[in-house]
Amino acid sequence: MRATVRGFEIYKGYLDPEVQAALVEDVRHVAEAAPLFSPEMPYGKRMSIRMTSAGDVGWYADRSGYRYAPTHPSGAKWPPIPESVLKMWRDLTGLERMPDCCLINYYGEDARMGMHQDKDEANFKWPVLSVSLGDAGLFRIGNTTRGGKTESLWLESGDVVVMGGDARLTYHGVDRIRFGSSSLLPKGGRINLTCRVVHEDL
Ligand SMILES: O=C(O)CCC(=O)C(=O)O
Ligand SMILES: [Fe+2]
Repeated sequence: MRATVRGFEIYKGYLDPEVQAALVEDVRHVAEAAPLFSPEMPYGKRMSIRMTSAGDVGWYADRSGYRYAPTHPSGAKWPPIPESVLKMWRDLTGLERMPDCCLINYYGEDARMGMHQDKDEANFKWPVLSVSLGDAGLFRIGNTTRGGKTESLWLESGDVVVMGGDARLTYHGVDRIRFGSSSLLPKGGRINLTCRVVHEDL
């Protein structure tokens, strides 16, 4: 079922439980090769989420700013984006261009993500695809400029969101996690995957 909220396409319950479990296994393998870490923000505070990436580049932050980095902080290359994730990208976006990065965010009990735009990519014509696994997260959607009225909805395990078109630069964030609301992850918490085309189209 697809709903559109402020230009974001929300596919509630897109992934059935078996596919969700297989994706968690794929994420586990990525995190074995490229362990989760909490980036330090440019103003010095650490993010409350833990993250890693798959793909040619991974999203990274430190005191000097936000960027896509060619290697994990360990110096190792990021693992490839799992085929299961690429299939979802193909099915939902219909694009031939594959994403360069699949950012993996892990939200523990007290993790949140402030309102932001995803704008470290070269060309905003490409959508960002977001997949939620595990505990529900309260997702807030704002406007294309900071501030103003917002709308919130719970993203649950198996929900997929396509952030593209006129909504590609819409502010969004995650206010809180309903910890323990899903049994997908044995230790609880929420995983969110976002697929991004980072580099300019050749
Ligand atoms: O966790 C989410 O649902 C959103 C994640 C997000 O906005 C991001 O990683 O840029
Ligand atoms: Fe985002």
